[in-house]
Amino acid sequence: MASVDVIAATKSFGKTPVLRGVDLAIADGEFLALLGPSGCGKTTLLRLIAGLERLGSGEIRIDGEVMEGPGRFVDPEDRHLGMVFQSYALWPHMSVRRNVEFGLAMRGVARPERRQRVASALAAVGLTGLEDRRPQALSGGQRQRAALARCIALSPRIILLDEPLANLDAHLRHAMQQEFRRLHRETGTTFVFVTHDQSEAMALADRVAVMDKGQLQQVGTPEALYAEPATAMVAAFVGKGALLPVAVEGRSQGGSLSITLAGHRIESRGDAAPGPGLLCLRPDDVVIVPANFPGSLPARVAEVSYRGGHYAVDLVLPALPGHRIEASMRHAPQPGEAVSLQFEGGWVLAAPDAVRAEAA
Ligand SMILES: Nc1ncnc2c1ncn2[C@@H]1O[C@H](COP(=O)(O)OP(=O)(O)OP(=O)(O)O)[C@@H](O)[C@H]1O
Repeated sequence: MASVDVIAATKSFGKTPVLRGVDLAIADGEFLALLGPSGCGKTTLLRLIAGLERLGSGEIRIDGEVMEGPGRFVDPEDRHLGMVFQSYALWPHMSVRRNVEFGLAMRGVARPERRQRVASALAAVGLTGLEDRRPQALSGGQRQRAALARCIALSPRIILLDEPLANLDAHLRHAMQQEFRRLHRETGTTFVFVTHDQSEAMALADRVAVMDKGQLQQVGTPEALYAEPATAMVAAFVGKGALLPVAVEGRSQGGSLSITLAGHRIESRGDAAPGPGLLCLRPDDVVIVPANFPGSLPARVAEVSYRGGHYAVDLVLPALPGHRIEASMRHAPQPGEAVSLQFEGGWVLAAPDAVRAEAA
């Protein structure tokens, strides 16, 4: 187990900046997901922690000890980290047992201890009995388990996982997510897990670090990211929130924010000064009421899709052309139906500069 500190890290490939000053503190024993769209720099940050890339500037510490910084670089093999990749990277000509044993043999671990550590790593991932199979004779999920067993057999102090479930189908992904949680609980090892799938990050991690264009947008618990997104990017990327332009009037005595949405006054929560703002609405913040219900905002049902137990209802607001809101309902309304909306919750952000300029 170990902590990781990334301090003011920058990295460029040629003239292209890929990390633009990243500060991230990962606690000992934490399960942290690095989440962001393709190309935002997640893998690069993971490879920097592993020592597989060199920093442009900044510092990386593991358990307080500088791994890379001005005048210092600790080789990857001396960092005692484990890595698991999307591609599994198993040796095709070796059995599962040999694949898991190989790293231990390279480290000079004696044969009896090797055998015992291989057996317990394979048992931990549920592969006991498949020791003699070659990787080609395993399913995708079993291959990923073998790669994980190879990693944990080495007892690394941190496990770095780069989209390890990306090649699996939805059902297997879900089962493996539960395996990762269990292994994390049982080993107490620090896990850093890269993914571009927000639902995976939310399901797995203690905290999620959201990246965009080489910068961290927000680091927090899944609940905090969902309920109180710090930026419009986080609001849109995590939980697919609708973002609507509002005017922030001010804070009421009870602490809520008074805002105006398309001329309709509502109370919400948020972190925005008076002026133009953005209201982030999740499906569970939206209540559909009959058309023209007093104190509600007119809307029209655009599309309805069944999601198992409830309907996802896509709504358009005549007063705000170009914007859509999703609500969740137990009974399906008719597409085209006129309804009205009330809001329970939501989160208000200061509008980004571009929206402010438009509103001015
Ligand atoms: N070795 C390299 N040489 C040049 N450019 C690179 C190299 N590795 C990564 N990049 C570029 O750096 C940027 C960040 O890449 P990175 O792999 O870190 O992103 P990512 O967020 O992990 O994306 P993905 O989810 O698609 O894997 C991308 O634009 C990528 O093309």
